[in-house]
Amino acid sequence: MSAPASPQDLAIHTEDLSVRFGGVVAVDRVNLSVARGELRCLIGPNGAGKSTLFKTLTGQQAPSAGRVRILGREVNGFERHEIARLGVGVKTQVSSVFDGLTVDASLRVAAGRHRARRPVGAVVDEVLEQLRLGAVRQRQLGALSHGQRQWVELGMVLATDPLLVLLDEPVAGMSEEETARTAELILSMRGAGRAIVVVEHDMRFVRRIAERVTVLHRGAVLRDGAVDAVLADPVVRDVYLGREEHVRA
Ligand SMILES: Nc1ncnc2c1ncn2[C@@H]1O[C@H](COP(=O)(O)OP(=O)(O)OP(=O)(O)O)[C@@H](O)[C@H]1O
Repeated sequence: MSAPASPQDLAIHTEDLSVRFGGVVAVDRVNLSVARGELRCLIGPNGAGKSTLFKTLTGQQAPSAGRVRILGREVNGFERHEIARLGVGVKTQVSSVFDGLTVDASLRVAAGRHRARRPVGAVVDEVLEQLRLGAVRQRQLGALSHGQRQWVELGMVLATDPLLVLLDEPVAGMSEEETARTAELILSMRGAGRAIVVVEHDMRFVRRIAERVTVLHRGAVLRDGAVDAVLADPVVRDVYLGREEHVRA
């Protein structure tokens, strides 16, 4: 067996990470390790702490206690842009203020932050091909369908060539067909040691993309392991009780 990875070799490493809001413990002593190159899904019922944990990774939420290491760097107290600069890509909802920008212009802005400073035009061409969005290249963001807009936002992440990608509910509001396409896209974003972490409610989607999942419950890690074993676990099924259709195959 190979030796366990040191925190230095991991994409994400948290130690006893906690976030409290007054009396509410939203994240409770979470120890999370995600290897470089790994695709990990974070799941859990409503209020489990997924969004709060996610925000501690992106720099939107400071921990109350514990440590967060990203790509080998201790990032406690880092702002979002400082975390982004380490090579972290976070898919955000692009504000409607940018509705007048074309797909091409949006991707150019993102490609200007490419990690290896590759020529912007070449990066944009590659991303458009990977996303199969060539046909809407000159269209304005405001004229895109919901799915297309989400894919452009994924493209803006990809255009920076991140080492770690963080995605919060990437298929929210998508049709079955759009969800399937998004699964393909996310799988195609792997490679070159790039880790991807996805917070998601849609279990069909999780089953499509995940190998390993971490289940949060009441702020703490309930289970962590291979997707099939974890979703078949009676304790995991229990916490989804009443919402079992989400867990069923
Ligand atoms: N800014 C805040 N102030 C006070 N309490 C908060 C805040 N943000 C989250 N919480 C509480 O922390 C707990 C975890 O919430 P969080 O949104 O992280 O869960 P979640 O797993 O993402 O839930 P959902 O799936 O519904 O989005 C909940 O009890 C929530 O009410």
